[in-house]
Amino acid sequence: MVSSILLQQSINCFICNHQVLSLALFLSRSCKYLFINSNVLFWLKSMELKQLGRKLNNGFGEKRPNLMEKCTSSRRIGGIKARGAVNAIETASSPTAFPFFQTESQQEDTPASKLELADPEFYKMGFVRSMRAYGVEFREGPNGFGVYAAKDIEPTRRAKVVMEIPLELMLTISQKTPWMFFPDIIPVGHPIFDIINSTNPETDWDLRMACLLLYAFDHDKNFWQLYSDFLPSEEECTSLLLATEDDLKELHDENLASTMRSEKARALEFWEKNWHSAMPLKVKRLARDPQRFIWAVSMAQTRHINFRIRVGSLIQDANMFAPYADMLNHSCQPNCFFHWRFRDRMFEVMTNAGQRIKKGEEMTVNYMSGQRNNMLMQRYGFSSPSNPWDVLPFSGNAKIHLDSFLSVFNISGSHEDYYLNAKVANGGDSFVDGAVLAAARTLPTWSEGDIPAIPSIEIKAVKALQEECKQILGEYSTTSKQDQHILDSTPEMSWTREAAIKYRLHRKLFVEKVIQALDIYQDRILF
Ligand SMILES: C[S@@+](CC[C@H](N)C(=O)[O-])C[C@H]1O[C@@H](n2cnc3c(N)ncnc32)[C@H](O)[C@@H]1O
Repeated sequence: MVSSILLQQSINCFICNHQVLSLALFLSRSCKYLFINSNVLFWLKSMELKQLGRKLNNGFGEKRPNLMEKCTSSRRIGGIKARGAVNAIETASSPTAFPFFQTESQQEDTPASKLELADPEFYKMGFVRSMRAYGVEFREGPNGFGVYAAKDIEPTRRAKVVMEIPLELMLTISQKTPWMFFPDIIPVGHPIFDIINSTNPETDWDLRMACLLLYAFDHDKNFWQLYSDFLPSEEECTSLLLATEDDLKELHDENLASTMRSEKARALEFWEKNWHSAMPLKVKRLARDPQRFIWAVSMAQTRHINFRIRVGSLIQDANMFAPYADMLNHSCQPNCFFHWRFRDRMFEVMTNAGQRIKKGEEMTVNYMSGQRNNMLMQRYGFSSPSNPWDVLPFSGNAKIHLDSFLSVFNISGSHEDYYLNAKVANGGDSFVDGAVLAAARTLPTWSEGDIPAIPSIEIKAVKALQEECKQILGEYSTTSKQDQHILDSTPEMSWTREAAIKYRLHRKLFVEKVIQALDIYQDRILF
């Protein structure tokens, strides 16, 4: 419960719907810290609580120009969207269970303290509805919003809760029929239910989630009417559903481009089928144009979480939007994970047990374990140059000795969970990153009991594999340097265009890293 709190000028008291939350929020106009149970909840730097003078959406699901504009400009803060630092992956980050990695989301070098804090309104609207965040803060970084440690988090034996989001704030639909909604906001007989009901249970989760989201924006006093101000707008979302044909060409990956074209056509077809002129206004106003619907589908694709929850005696596999938790960016070496707390129906974000997180470090979760960049791009519109699951299509007969390669780079673990053995590597090897782990998985290798590698044969194999890598690079019409130059010299590029160019750049950086790793391998097996 709330303990002692500082009171200077203003007192705000909020009584929350059925949670009957009686919370005295005492705020000084200049207060910097808000203490609850001695935990620093939020650092509201120079916080000034503004009146809730915002004009709420008229319920028609349209963008609210003022707030959206504010959000647009604040999501893109001058200078922060650094484009030149995608190579900075070798920069050591603070010690974690994976000391050699910087999170993909933190590849760009801006320290968290330089990133703009989210508007106080963002905290307040959740806080009064029982959302809690402990020792973390939301900032606008190079990849949009992200969550950052507001203080050092010491390693503990048990996972630690850093966010609690009550079920009432989430939007969820069961993954299978009969469709169940938690909270149950869609009234029986509403035509949006029939539209949801017409979807294919196996494949159309994103269309259902888009309908639910649009409905929530239109639903009187729904929290998502407020939260929508902090969602990326059409221009800010990296989803390739929102990419132009020219953006798709920049991927230099025809398979991915054509997948995205059909995904977009599928969403369009759904909108045309259900948003025709004979539909009642209460449906039409949810997405007056196809672009609005495609934006909602892209929100579903980039922000939804697949999760098993338990409500009463019901165990439900659900597709859900979890506000605040959806601001966590992705990393293949995440420091956080999600958990459902049945007792009081809370969705929790927890830090890994034993994980040290330094103040300012980004908090991340793993969106998709074991997936290549093309899958991350397809769903989320971003890629990583050090994705440990990327794959190269080697087709020749050359193979290198697996154990020798692993030991040269001090890689331990089984194929599925390779990691840099920092103890053996004497504190760390800044060359070894996710791309080297991917190389260990994707390079053709041989292994026969205790038979050791013969250096001269290995070197021949290394040369052949490097040759194949160079052929892969040669198939691109641009080099990595040229891609980097394009990114650096076009600061006003759209987010989708930037994501597309980064995707092909990341592919090349990966291939180049494999070539370098093979160079190092051949040097080290000789000596
Ligand atoms: C669930 S949202 C995370 C919050 C988001 N950054 C925002 O501003 O609202 C997922 C989106 O964040 C961005 N993102 C997440 N992780 C990323 C990463 N590792 N690198 C680049 N972009 C990332 C992508 O645009 C992705 O579609």
